[in-house]
Amino acid sequence: MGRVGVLLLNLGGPDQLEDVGPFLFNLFADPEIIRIPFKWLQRPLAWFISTRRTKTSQDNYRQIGGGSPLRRITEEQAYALKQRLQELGQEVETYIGMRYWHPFTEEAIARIKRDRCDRLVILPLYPQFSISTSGSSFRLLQRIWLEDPKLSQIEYTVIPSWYKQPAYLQAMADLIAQELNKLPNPDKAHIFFSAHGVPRSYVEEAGDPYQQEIEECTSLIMQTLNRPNDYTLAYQSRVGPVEWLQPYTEDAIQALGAQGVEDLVVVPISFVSEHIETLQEIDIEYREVAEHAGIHNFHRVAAPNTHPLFIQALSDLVVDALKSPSLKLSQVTQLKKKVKMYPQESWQWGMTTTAEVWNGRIAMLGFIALVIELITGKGLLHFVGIL
Ligand SMILES: C=CC1=C(C)c2cc3[nH]c(cc4nc(cc5[nH]c(cc1n2)c(C)c5CCC(=O)O)C(CCC(=O)O)=C4C)c(C)c3C=C
Ligand SMILES: [Fe+2]
Repeated sequence: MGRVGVLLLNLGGPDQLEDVGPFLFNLFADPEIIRIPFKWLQRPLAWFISTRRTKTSQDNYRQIGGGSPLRRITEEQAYALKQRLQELGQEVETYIGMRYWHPFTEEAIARIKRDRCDRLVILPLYPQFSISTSGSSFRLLQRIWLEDPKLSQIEYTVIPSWYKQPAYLQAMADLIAQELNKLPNPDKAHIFFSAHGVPRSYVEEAGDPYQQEIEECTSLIMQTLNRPNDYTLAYQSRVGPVEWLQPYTEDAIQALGAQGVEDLVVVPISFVSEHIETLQEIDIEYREVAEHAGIHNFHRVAAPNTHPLFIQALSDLVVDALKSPSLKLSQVTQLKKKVKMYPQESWQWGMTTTAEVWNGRIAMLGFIALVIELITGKGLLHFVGIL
């Protein structure tokens, strides 16, 4: 079989507070994260948003020890996966390719080339597919492959999403059961799945299958858990002014409080490692929301991290991928049906919803310019030195 590599893809996170600004810039400079139709505007906008967000984001990272644990946990997962595959008689080297921070995907590919891998399994550490996560990493890899003819010598296969993988579902069910079993009355607890949100337009305009995969995954986990508890699915981590998938986690917690729910068991559903959105957003911010809503028993299920069943899930995925016909990066978008991955290449002229949103934004900028001129007596052209 030759040398086999497994490339684990993830988002990446700042290792220390000084990394937060550049990390955010990389994130917002990605057209799969901020889908704007004009390529030239992407980097100035990324600079503007990241500069404005850095302080708030740094404050949040400070609350979890000054940086993201994502790199450390992903390295532990990569090591555990290598060991597990070795036990099964399958020698592999594992590589970590982060999208927005070290070790970058480009660094992983350089190592894969240096090690002369003959076969490669590309495995995103996101159970469900979204244009903004796995989609973005696949798009980057497609570009890297196009630019480097030597890479065509590597026989690779992609795993687009894997939220139905049985050992993953068992790992999630086991983690939830562990938390429920700590409660005096486990059946009374309300199980609250909190998924990372995406803007609604991703699903409704760009055809992102993310919401459907999250919903199906949630119900498969509940079937695997096989307990009588009530459950809710909501979406967290909204950024910016546009509408994201609903219900929002904050609103859903308040609604449950108003209904008299006393025990809440929160399950992070789109992440496989602890990171800022579990450790800060759920454990600190949503706990406070719950407390105000009268829910005093707030529990959070751990992310899979290196749970043995989860590592088994990853190794089963790799073993199956090596046995199956290979799936190429270019085939993923076809497989995920009508997904429009490239906003700047798929802009449609006419009165589409996207055009309406952009008309609104441009009108708002014009209005702000008018107010500035009324207050200062000088127009925008004065400020940029043209007049
Ligand atoms: C499935 C998981 C994720 C989806 C979907 C996703 C979409 C998405 N995220 C943002 C904006 C931000 N994400 C940030 C950090 C972050 N997001 C994910 C996962 C998903 N994002 C991870 C694993 C991380 C890293 C966390 C860490 O520990 O460092 C951040 C930075 C943190 C902050 O300032 O809040 C932002 C911003 C958008 C806009 C988006 C969909 C379009
Ligand atoms: Fe995110």
